[in-house]
Amino acid sequence: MVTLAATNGVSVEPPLCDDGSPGGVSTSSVDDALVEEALDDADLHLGGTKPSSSPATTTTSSAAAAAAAAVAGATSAPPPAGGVLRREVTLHVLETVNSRVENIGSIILLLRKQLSRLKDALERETLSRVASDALVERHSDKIASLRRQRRGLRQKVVEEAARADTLADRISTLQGERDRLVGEVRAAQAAHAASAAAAAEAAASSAVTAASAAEEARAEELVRELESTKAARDGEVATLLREMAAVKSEMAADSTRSLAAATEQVRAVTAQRDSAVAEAAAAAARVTELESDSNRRVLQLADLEREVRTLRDQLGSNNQEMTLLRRQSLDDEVERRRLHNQVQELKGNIRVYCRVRPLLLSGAGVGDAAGGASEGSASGVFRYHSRGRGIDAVKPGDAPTSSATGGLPPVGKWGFTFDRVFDGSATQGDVFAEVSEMVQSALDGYRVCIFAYGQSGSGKTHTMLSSADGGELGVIPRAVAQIFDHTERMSADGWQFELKASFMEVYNEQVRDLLGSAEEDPNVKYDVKFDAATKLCWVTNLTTATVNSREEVDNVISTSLSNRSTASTRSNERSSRSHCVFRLHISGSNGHGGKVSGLLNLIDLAGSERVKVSGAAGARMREAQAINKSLSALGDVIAALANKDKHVPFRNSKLTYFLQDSLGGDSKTLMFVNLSPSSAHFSESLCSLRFAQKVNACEIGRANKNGRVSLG
Ligand SMILES: Nc1ncnc2c1ncn2[C@@H]1O[C@H](COP(=O)(O)OP(=O)(O)OP(=O)(O)O)[C@@H](O)[C@H]1O
Repeated sequence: MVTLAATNGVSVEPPLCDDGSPGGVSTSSVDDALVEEALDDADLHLGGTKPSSSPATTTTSSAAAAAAAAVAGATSAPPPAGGVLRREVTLHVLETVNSRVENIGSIILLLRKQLSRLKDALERETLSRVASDALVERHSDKIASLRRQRRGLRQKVVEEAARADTLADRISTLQGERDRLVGEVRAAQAAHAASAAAAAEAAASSAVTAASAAEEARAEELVRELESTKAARDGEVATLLREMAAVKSEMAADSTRSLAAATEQVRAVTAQRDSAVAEAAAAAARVTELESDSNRRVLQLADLEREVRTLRDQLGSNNQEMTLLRRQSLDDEVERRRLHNQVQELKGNIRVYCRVRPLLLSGAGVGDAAGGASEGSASGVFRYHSRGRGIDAVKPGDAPTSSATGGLPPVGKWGFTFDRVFDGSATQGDVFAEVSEMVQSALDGYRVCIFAYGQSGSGKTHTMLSSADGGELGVIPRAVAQIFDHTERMSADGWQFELKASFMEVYNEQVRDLLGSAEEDPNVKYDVKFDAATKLCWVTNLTTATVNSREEVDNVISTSLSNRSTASTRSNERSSRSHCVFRLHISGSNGHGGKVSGLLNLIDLAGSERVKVSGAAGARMREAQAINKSLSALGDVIAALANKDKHVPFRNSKLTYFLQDSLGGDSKTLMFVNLSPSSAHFSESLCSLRFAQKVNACEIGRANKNGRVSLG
């Protein structure tokens, strides 16, 4: 709270505004009262009409009235007495003028003090506004407006100061005038003294009277002049007071407005601050919540990290175990392959399986080459023994002495032993179970050749590919399935395999690409080549397809079969007239230096037939001759191998030349000899059995694995 010191020494507390700031208007009111009081005093001293309760002023007024009465009385008194009175009146007037001048001086002082207070108030206002400015500094527009107002007020103060200066100047002029009047009065006194002396000395009353009258007139003129000056001063003072009141009122209004605006701004700022504080509190709460959440998560993370470490440790030990197991698995695999190969070698590197198909119902697609009788009427020419390894071919005679000959007496019996003999009841699955070992050998890196030999209609295609309706899958699709099963299993141990398939046929001693276009380009030559370095056979221009799935292999097979040459013969309406060779190159690596490269040949040979028996003629006869020639070449090759001849006539046919990499010493060979159970085909069957026996007698040599396995 600001305390203002009034001129009378009493402390005056200015009233407070709404916001508690000091009220500049009230301070001014106090000053106004003081000025009024001073002016009243001046009026009284100047003989104004304003009533006053001050005893001093009453006294002064009474004295003035007495003086006036004395003056009035002096006019009728004798000249010497009237001159004294006039002098007294004149002196009193002069004193009054002095007093008035002094009062005006005190008024000026008061005005100056008031101005000084106004300046102080303005300073305080300025300070208050500076404080407001700090609060509302973000409201620059308003601040600028306040600053403009402050500049206006300052300007007004300057103007008021100039006005005060003007008043001071006028006062100074009045003082000059007063001095001049005092001088005149003194002169008049001197003159009066002189005239009194003259009157005393000369006693010329008329001259004294005239001089007194002139002095009186002069005094009255001075009084009028002073009154006029006073009236003018009064008007000026009133004007000044009005202006000051207007300025004060304007300043008060400005101050009120500014304070109201500042208050409003303070409220707005306070509201903003409160809102910001609320937001900060909410943010702090959120931060606290987030911190607690973060702490919770940190704990969770720590738990998870511990868990991860545990799992990693576990994984590390599992990996070690896995490595050991993998190493062991590879060792086991190596051992398995070694044992498997040992077994295969013990069984022989060339094996012959004999398969007798069942009797076919009439109309099943195979006619009776012997003379049109159905197969059912002359079946049962084979007897099986030696626990699935022996077969006797019994030629039916005229006397019904043996059930094995279907009631006909045997006129001859030939016994054969093979690695396996399947009678007509054996299923495709039974047969493949005995074949899968050979397929496994190919996966283990050996060259494997599996072919089906037999007369036309004996079941070679059935055995190698499928039944006529495709429902019973034979060796080729089952071998493919086994290979993909194996490669998928081995991929778990890091093995990657690449399989490349080709499908070709040898028809009339010509190689044809079954995977190529059905419309053959006669200019494309398919020549069988032998690579001495790899000891592999290959055919120029032959299509080789990389297969990644069973489906792709199925496509290869179905495309090839649709291109395969088929023609109807009397022996087999769906007779295959060509040697059909499906070859699969198997390459595998395990990324640790372990590699394996195997070769699997699956061959469906063309049906052998005796031309005289089959009744082939023309083109069919030439086909049969070509087939028989190549089969004979195959027999010769096998015989040469069996005899360990230095020269093996592989080149005698395209078939043997191509199969030399699978019939040589480094390969494993399995031959199916397919037989028809029909007595009508007995002679053909016997021929096939004899051929198979020759093959079975071959010791082709110890097979070598074309691959190696290591843990890298
Ligand atoms: N084990 C079997 N079980 C049932 N049917 C068979 C069996 N073997 C062959 N057949 C049927 O005998 C018929 C002749 O078989 P397949 O065509 O396989 O003889 P092939 O020896 O291939 O004849 P070709 O040499 O003339 O081609 C077909 O109808 C076939 O389905």
